Amino acid sequence: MELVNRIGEAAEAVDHHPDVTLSYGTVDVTLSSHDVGAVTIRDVHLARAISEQAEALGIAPVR
Ligand SMILES: C[C@H](O)[C@H](O)[C@H]1CNC2=NC(N)=NC(=O)C2=N1
Repeated sequence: MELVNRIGEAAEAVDHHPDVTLSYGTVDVTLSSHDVGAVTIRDVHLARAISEQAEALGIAPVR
């Protein structure tokens, strides 16, 4: 749950929002830039920030 909180903070900080699915034991994050209907550098930057937060929390990536 802490990771979800940090994802929200990161998204608000850059005004760019992922789709987040919170399940038991996993958090699934999907990123795309809705305004252009594609993946942009904004998505890449936010994805990197989210991965850094997950790593800081000792949460391993699933894929
Ligand atoms: C007005 C505000 O900046 C826009 O609506 C932002 C908000 N967050 C966003 N998040 C995502 N994923 N795509 C967008 O195009 C987008 N646009």
